[in-house]
Amino acid sequence: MNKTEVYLLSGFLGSGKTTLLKYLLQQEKNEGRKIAVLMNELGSVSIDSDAVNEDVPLKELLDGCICCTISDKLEAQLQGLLMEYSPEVIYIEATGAAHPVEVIDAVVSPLFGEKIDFKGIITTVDSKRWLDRKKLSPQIQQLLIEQVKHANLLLVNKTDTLSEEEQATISMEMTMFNQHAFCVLTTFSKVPMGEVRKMGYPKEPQHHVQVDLHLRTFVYHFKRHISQKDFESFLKAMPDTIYRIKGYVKFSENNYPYLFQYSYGTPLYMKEYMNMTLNLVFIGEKVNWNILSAQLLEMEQK
Ligand SMILES: Nc1nc2c(ncn2[C@@H]2O[C@H](COP(=O)(O)OP(=O)(O)OP(=O)(O)O)[C@@H](O)[C@H]2O)c(=O)[nH]1
Repeated sequence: MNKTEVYLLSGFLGSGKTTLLKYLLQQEKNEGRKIAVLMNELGSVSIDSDAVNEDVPLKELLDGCICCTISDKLEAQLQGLLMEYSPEVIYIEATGAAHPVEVIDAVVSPLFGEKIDFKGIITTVDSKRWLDRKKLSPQIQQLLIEQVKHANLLLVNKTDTLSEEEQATISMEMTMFNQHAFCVLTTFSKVPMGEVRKMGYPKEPQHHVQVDLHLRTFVYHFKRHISQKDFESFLKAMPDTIYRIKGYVKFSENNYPYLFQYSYGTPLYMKEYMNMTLNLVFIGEKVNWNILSAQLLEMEQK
């Protein structure tokens, strides 16, 4: 069975995410692909769901943004969409106030390993707002930068509001903040579909890279149980640029694995009552994944 492609649409409030979603849905329809949409809005009345036609399966996550409260709910919604509709592609529109790490965290679940092909983050940037960003609060400025930095495809949108000189300036700035994403200047979020199809979220570290600077997900698959003490020592010693870990680990003394969650320094173990595939998903940047992987392997071979 083919994996379902998943794209995340990110970008600040009003930057053109819904406009992009509508455009993408039209393009997908023209190609005859089976699509589904997940949306979340701040507040419990959805405004943007009118953007999606009735024949497209839509799940909405209300009451808060993906990152803060409902990452588990998103996981369940995704699971539901996959089981009920088996779509070829799912678009997720994240709230404009979400940080990319939090959003990725919600999508990469050890449960989806075989079912989902996470293609990456498309970030829309309101070009005028970007150029005037110094007027915004430091927190919002930082969020805008983070959204640009972690994109896999960057749409510098609303370029109809810019002079040619401003367009050149913003293109240069985008490259400065993010060298690995392809950057397209757009009006009304009209991105060439070829660029969308080309996307692929980097999952595995490159072997020749010593320290990997990009934000990545890395999946380790345990073949057997490990010692809890060793695992805890590993957690204490690992780099603090690992922001999230989630997945299943099995300890020598137990029959069943634990669901393990780690978020900004805090580990959480939840007992499972059945056997699960022992996948552990890491999200981090500036990490030498080869060393990390070797340490996990050593734990297993003890
Ligand atoms: N002039 C101009 N307006 C645009 C462009 N793209 C989008 N807009 C308008 O900008 C407004 C915001 O666009 P949306 O697509 O709703 O933005 P959003 O990111 O979904 O906004 P939130 O739902 O608040 O996060 C709408 O009125 C769009 O019609 C563009 O390229 N140029």
